[in-house]
Amino acid sequence: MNNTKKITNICCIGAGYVGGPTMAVIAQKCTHIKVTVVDLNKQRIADWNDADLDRLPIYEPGLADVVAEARGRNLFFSTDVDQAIAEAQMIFISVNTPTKTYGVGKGMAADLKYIELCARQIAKVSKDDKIIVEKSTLPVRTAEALRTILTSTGNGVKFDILSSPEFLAEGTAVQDLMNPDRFLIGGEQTESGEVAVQALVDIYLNWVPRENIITTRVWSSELSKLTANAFLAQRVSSINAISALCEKTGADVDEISRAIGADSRIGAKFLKSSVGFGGSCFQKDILNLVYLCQHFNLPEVADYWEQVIKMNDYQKHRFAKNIIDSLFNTVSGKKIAFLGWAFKKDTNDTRESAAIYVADELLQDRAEIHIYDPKVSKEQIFADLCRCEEERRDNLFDEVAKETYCDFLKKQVVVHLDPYTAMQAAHAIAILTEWDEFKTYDWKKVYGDVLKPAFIFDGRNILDKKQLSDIGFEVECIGKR
Ligand SMILES: NC(=O)C1=CN([C@@H]2O[C@H](COP(=O)(O)OP(=O)(O)OC[C@H]3O[C@@H](n4cnc5c(N)ncnc54)[C@H](O)[C@@H]3O)[C@@H](O)[C@H]2O)C=CC1
Ligand SMILES: O=C(O)[C@H]1O[C@H](OP(=O)(O)OP(=O)(O)OC[C@H]2O[C@@H](n3ccc(=O)[nH]c3=O)[C@H](O)[C@@H]2O)[C@H](O)[C@@H](O)[C@@H]1O
Repeated sequence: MNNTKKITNICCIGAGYVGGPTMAVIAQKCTHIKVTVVDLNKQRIADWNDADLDRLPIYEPGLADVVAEARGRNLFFSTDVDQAIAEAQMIFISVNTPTKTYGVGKGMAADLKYIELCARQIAKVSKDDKIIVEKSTLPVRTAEALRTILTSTGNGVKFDILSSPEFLAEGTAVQDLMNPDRFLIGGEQTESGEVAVQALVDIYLNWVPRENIITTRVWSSELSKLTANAFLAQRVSSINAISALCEKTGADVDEISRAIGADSRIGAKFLKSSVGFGGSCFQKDILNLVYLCQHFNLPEVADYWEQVIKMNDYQKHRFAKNIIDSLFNTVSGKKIAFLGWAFKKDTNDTRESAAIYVADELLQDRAEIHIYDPKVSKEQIFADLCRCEEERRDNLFDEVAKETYCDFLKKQVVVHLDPYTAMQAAHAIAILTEWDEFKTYDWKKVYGDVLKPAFIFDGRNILDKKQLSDIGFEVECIGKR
């Protein structure tokens, strides 16, 4: 058997936050490979093909340049899923794997329906042998289910399944892909499994040193991804737990992060206390891990990881409650300015953003919320708030309820294109995302324009507390008195 397989044509199913940037970087680094990214979402593909690079469907620093270089040369975005599958030697599956919202495992397990649909489509269309790469984050042993579906047609086509989870973080996706701490590949320890692993190693080798490419068994690779996210989120919840104790005792959480982070066994990263972690993955992946532990009858392990989420919910709630408490126990009819809506800076992604939950809690107390975010659209903000209510009401959220809630939101929520108008005449300002531009505002001017006492709740500890206090603001930070 020939123990090398040279790949010249790959396809990626799913043109989202992972599929788009990952494939753009592969195409940029491997000019000898034709890369086609496909999606069922026509608008998304049209946006990826937009001549105006400011209109790409996702915002990531540096991404537009990579797309500009490779698109039309060896990088293509298309809705013709079947053709791309048929032509490719290697197919990356990068579709969404959200938490299930129905039936068995509701609210915990990963919903694998999109993965299953991909597998069925690949099985139907493929006429020659293919390597399938799990890029999406999946529960351990998903490759087994994929194999069952892929081989069910009995047409003799052979599939090798690899797991190569993605570790990029939004906002730094391009940088993370160009200089990854590691790429991970899980493969089967069979002759053809090893050939498949080598084929993917060879692609990554175009720009990543061999020592940064880790190869493991398939199950280890699948579970490493959930474990990595659980560990990262656990660090944030751990420091956030300490922030609550700091506020009671007068210790300063940023000083603690510095002090403990200097210990090389702990390390300095992911110790920034905040209003709570967000993003599409931390919560969903931990819930998935908890579900797996319950499934395998490991309740103590499940409870251990679930606590990371509970602490995060507590942190978001604590922040909202502090705003209400400080504003004399009600925010009804009061104008609260939100700076930031994205779940972190340098992205337009708002999935699971702490801002949504804090706003929702304040809206329950009938606050008027005025929002400014440099990258998030008004439509997105309203959709996020509507979804939040939908989740709370579960199946009671019919069309009438939806319309009533939309009317309520239209009255209570205003999205601004200018931060100063968002803050004008506000009873309080809340920082929800750590966008750098917030540090550069003319805070003296803002002070002149807001109601007194002038409250600022800094959910990211990014503003200069002393400078703001000297201007006259009442400043509340996370984990500081
Ligand atoms: N967002 C992130 O930063 C990271 C995400 N991940 C994981 O990567 C996976 C994808 O995440 P995102 O890119 O954020 O999701 P996304 O929702 O941005 O993109 C997924 C895309 O797949 C498309 N899709 C779904 N089913 C399809 C089908 N049958 N055929 C064609 N297209 C289909 C959807 O239309 C959507 O555009 C998830 O498993 C996630 O956990 C992993 C690392 C980082
Ligand atoms: O699987 C995924 O989707 C990705 O999830 C995270 O990436 P991401 O969610 O894009 O962004 P992070 O930088 O991890 O931030 C997540 C959340 O934690 C918060 N955070 C992060 C770090 C910190 O010290 N404090 C803190 O509050 C951020 O503000 C943000 O809300 C992981 O960092 C990636 O490795 C992983 O690939």
